[in-house]
Amino acid sequence: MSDASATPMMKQYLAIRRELPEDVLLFFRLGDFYELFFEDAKTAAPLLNVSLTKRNGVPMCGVPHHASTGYIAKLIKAGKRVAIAEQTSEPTPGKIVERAVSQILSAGTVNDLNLLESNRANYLAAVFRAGKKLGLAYVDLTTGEFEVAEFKEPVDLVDELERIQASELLHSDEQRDLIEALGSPAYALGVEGYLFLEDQADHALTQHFKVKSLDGFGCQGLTAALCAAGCILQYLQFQLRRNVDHIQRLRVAQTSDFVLIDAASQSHLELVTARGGAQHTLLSALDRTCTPMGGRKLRHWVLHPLRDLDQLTDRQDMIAGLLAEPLLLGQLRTLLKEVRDLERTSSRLSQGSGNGRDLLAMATSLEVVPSLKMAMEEARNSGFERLLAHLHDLSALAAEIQAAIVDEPPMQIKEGGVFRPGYLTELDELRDASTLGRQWIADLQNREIERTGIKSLKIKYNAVFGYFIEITKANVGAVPADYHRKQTTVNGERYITDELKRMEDKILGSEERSKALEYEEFVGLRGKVLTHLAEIQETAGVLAVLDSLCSLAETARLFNYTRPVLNDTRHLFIRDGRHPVLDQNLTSGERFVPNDVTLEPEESRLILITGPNMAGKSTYLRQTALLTLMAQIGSYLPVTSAEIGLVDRIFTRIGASDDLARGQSTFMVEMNETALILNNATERSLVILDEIGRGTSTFDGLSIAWSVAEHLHDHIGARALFATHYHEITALAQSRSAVKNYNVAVKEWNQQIIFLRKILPGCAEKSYGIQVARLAGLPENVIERAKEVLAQLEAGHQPAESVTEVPVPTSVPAKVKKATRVARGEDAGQMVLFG
Ligand SMILES: Nc1ncnc2c1ncn2[C@@H]1O[C@H](COP(=O)(O)OP(=O)(O)OP(=O)(O)O)[C@@H](O)[C@H]1O
Repeated sequence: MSDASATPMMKQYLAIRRELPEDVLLFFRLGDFYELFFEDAKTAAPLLNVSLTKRNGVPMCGVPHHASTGYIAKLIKAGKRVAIAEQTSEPTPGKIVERAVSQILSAGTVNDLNLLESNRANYLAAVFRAGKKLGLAYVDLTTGEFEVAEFKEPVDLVDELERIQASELLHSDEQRDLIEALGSPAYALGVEGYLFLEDQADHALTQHFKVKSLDGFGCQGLTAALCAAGCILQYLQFQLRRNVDHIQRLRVAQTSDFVLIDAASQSHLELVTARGGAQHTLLSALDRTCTPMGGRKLRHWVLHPLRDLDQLTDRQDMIAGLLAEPLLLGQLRTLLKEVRDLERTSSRLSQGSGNGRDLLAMATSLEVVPSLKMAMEEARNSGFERLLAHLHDLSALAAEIQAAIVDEPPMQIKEGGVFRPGYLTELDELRDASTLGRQWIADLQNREIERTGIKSLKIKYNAVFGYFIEITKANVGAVPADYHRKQTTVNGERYITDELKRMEDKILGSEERSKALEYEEFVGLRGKVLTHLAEIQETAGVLAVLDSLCSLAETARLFNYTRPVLNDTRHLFIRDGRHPVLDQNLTSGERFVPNDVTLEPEESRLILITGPNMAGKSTYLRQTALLTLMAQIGSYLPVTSAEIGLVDRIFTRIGASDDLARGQSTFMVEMNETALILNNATERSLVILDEIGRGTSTFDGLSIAWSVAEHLHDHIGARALFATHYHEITALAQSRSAVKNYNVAVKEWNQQIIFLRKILPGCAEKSYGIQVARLAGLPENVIERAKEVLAQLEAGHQPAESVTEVPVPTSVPAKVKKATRVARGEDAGQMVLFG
């Protein structure tokens, strides 16, 4: 549509639309609706499941303003960005209402609780390459957390991205190759390269944090990361028009502080996502947090295990303190349950999108703090002192909010009804005026019924005419002379009187004034609350940590966990270890069989585990990795005792991975993961290898597995567990001092196997693959034939033809029976002898 032929409203629409990036869908406010036009309407209508219509040839669709959140959520979930153009002036006759984009919403920047998962952070990230460095910055706009990090290798950046699981990833249009090297994630979004310019980024960041240089944040020399951070800030402020005042700090993420867990291992170990559903993750086994903030913090801990002994000992000490006082633990958890999402409510308020409910949620949370503080002060837990120092008593502020805001405030902040009666004299007077006015109108109705004798006379109100007197057709004749007719309807006539109009002005005037006054008051109270933003954020941070610690303590209490000894040795001793997730998910009657692990540098740094399929090898490997990881988040363990020399990285190579979808073969994925391990593991790492070399020919596979095991033992010296079906490899234990063989015990009974789930020294004698295949339901004739082939192979012969008579199942259809007979030569009347 050309602007010249467009209506003034459409001209305004086109002007606003032109200023927006093409992919953004514009929600254009028209009265009580948000309308979308042209291509936006065509894209959005099917996603929103609303009808696409046409007005003057222009495709359009719309959603009611009051229900817009749900619709916007649908679009964001579908990966779209949405711009909201609001009316910015009051409607006046003959003049077009002004409109402007108030904000743009995207997956990485939503702040509506309906769109967010409460137990995980929602990150907007940006990546940038400067020289040989790869910079990453990410912000959680809902909490104000803002971090940067730098990497040398794309693979390390991929691991970190996997860990933070950003919803939106910005990159420079000029660095498409970088995003390709990261696997072109679906949530990536190219933006103009100038947003990443070094000078501009530096300017944006120093201005925002009101500092001369960013060195104070520990950012010296992190050019690539700062360019990414600068892009994020400018993208938020200028492209999405968001308020970023609550982002008060920039932190350099020290990846060397954490145990590195590559993307594949994060998924193999099912830390926060699992194929079988959320209840099978390590996080769900540990998560007994009471607040959304605690939930997010614990998730962060699980994905960022620590390498620092002191920090871990601190966490362990605090858990010990909680376990020593179970009543206190219970009390703290009860109090924490009262705490709401302080981080997200405060950031919504500071971005101007919060309402009365947010203030109330904040007050409810802050009110709990004094009791929590008191309980913590009384505890004998020495570790609490540092937490207490950052827990602020803001109960006076909470009381002020409680005294002001009604118990169930409305969603809107401009429609009144937010403040309690008695809070503000002027507001009470205005409200009284409007209540009295309404009473006056009710009285007037009675008076007029009496005066006119029309029993059905009613005084009504609508937004177009205001108050009016409605008279049915039959009674129109009895209407007094001072009634002025305003409108004729199907059923009768509508009138006004001078007296009614005068009162209407008073009522409506006082309602308008009271709404305006309430809004003004709300903004004032919000401003006051926000002057305490830093204290609120700090308090929220402490509550998150306390909640996570309580969650770990509660889990330890419920499942009888033990405190592991942590140190800087290269030991990994576990007595009676249980798989933390399986242990909690067993159905009644099942029992998890505990197992030991002995790994140390001199005599047992590489453990080879053989044993039948299904015996429990994988479980044992994962369990060892998970217990180590749990120890390094400070948790107690499902063991009778454990000593864990802290690891720097945990590598796993387990089963087929999702990369198959990206077109890589099983074998290729397996080899990529193995290469990553051999190239990066150190003597402080823990390596878990489950069946290397399966996806290729037996001899190739065996040779690769063999040399990988040798390399791990001879050159890397990491603590390693290696499960394999290649029994030949167990010979390594004879030539290598620190290789030890273990097997998973089974009992053979009546040609069946019974799994004992116990890990014992020595190597397995057989694979029992055929017995397991029978358990899986392979047809009996196939099983019998497999046994024959196996016997011949083991004797060093080529498998000969079958000697067994193949029974024909009675239930097979005639056609199949015939085919079987033909195969056996029966139809030809011959007796076929095999072998
Ligand atoms: N210690 C244990 N106690 C109780 N049940 C266990 C134990 N270890 C394993 N299991 C159960 O046994 C099943 C098989 O275990 P797992 O997958 O570890 O076997 P596997 O030896 O790795 O088999 P494969 O060689 O076929 O991959 C699992 O479903 C698990 O629930």
